[in-house]
Amino acid sequence: MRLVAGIDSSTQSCKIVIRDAATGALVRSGAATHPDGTEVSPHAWWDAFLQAAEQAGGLDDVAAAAVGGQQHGMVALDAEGEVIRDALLWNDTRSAAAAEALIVEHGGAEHGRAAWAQMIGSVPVASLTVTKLRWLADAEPENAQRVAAVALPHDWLTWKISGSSTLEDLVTDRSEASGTGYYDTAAGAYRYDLLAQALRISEDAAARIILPRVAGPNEQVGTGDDARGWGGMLLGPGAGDNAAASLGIGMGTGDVSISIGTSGVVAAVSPTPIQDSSGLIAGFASATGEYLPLAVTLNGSRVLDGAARMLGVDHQRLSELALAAEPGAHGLTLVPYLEGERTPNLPHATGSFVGLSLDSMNPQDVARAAVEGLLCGLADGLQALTQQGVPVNSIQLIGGAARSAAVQQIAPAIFGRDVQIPEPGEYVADGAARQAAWVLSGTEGPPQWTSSAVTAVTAEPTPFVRERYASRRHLFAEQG
Ligand SMILES: Nc1ncnc2c1ncn2[C@@H]1O[C@H](COP(=O)(O)OP(=O)(O)O)[C@@H](O)[C@H]1O
Ligand SMILES: O=C(CO)[C@@H](O)[C@H](O)COP(=O)(O)O
Repeated sequence: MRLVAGIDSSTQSCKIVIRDAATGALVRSGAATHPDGTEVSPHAWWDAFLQAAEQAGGLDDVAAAAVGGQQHGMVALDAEGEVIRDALLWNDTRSAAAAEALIVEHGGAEHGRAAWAQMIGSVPVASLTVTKLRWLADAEPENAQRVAAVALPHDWLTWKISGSSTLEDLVTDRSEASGTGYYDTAAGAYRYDLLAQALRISEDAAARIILPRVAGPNEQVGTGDDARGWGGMLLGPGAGDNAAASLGIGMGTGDVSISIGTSGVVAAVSPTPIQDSSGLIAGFASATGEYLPLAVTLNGSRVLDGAARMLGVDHQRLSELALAAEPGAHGLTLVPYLEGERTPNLPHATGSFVGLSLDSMNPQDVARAAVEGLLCGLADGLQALTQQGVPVNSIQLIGGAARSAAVQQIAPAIFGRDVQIPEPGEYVADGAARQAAWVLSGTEGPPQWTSSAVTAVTAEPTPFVRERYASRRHLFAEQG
């Protein structure tokens, strides 16, 4: 049996699955947590990776591996390959003003949005790497001047696993490059002019900055570090976590995934590029040569983490409380912008409870409002996706908070359509493992592994909950 490893270096943790390359059967797994915060040392990801690999029984007998990772995080490297400063993660909103400035510099707010959508497939928001580089240039010019290469979390981890310290060996894939903000997703080429704009340097100087080479979807990009005993392990290009998840659950055209991890992500596979100048849909690429338009909220699973903490209960009890309440929570709405928000783009917003009354001021309705508020935000993302003409034939619910029975049962009521629940699993790591098996096989398409069992959940639609949410989602205070 030949083994492949899939690694998910996500916001909150590193997870590793080791699977049989031929059948996809799970053989071993491991996990380790990442530090909290939106600014994290990449070395912490490396430590968590080593810990997770050890827990998974090591990688010595693994024939191929690939890494899926949280998207967009800025890993700035100096000429020696050292990390210049802690990485700013996708959910760090300090570059919100930089995002606005980058847009306005292309002919004003409205024209600028259309220009960016046309140039790269997305409108910059604080999550995108390009805005973090502008922030670096303005806030830490001495660090900006030392930048010799820019990687993303998964690119950097793949490079570390290879044992290389040569910047030219950095490799990425289309799905990750498409989330940087300096990659033309439709044309498949870096835009050094946009990198120059972000860093306020000349195009010649920008062209000297090393960006990871964009490898093909099943290209072998290197081998593991020989010094660690991983020399016989082929490395795949890896992918952004959402693209890896789409490969993990085997999405095709018409399939939509709604992932509720730290971020809430509504994603679909599209054969053609999407360029949404409203900015609600990011026009990223998939891990298989297609496109992966998606809507991303900053407030996913942590809405429920926070609600459980507030009520002094665990997730099981939070779910029971939410399911014990009536739909609509006696008029209570949670506007869930707890960490600011990205879709809609409200980086300085805070959350709010709207409609509190003596009828609703109880744990059941608070729990219900938390689940409904989270899902209404995602339903808005789903609507934005369909407005771009993306077909929606089926919806699969994945990510940590998809384990919640309340989320599973209330989601079809809020979305107004059935949802499919695959068995709980690590679908980002699975997608990375499937890519590794694809690299190993050298076949044209990824291996056909047996899909996990899927449960369909149906519910009576509750459109009044979404309508009330829509009439209240502007009712929040700004931070500070
Ligand atoms: N049963 C559950 N109900 C609600 N939330 C859950 C449950 N199990 C895990 N979570 C939440 O899911 C999140 C982790 O999910 P994950 O998809 O691994 O996130 P990420 O990929 O962003 O690191 C955590 O916030 C965790 O509290
Ligand atoms: O920013 C995005 C996608 O654009 C996020 O989806 C990140 O990729 C983080 O993902 P999770 O850690 O929440 O899975």
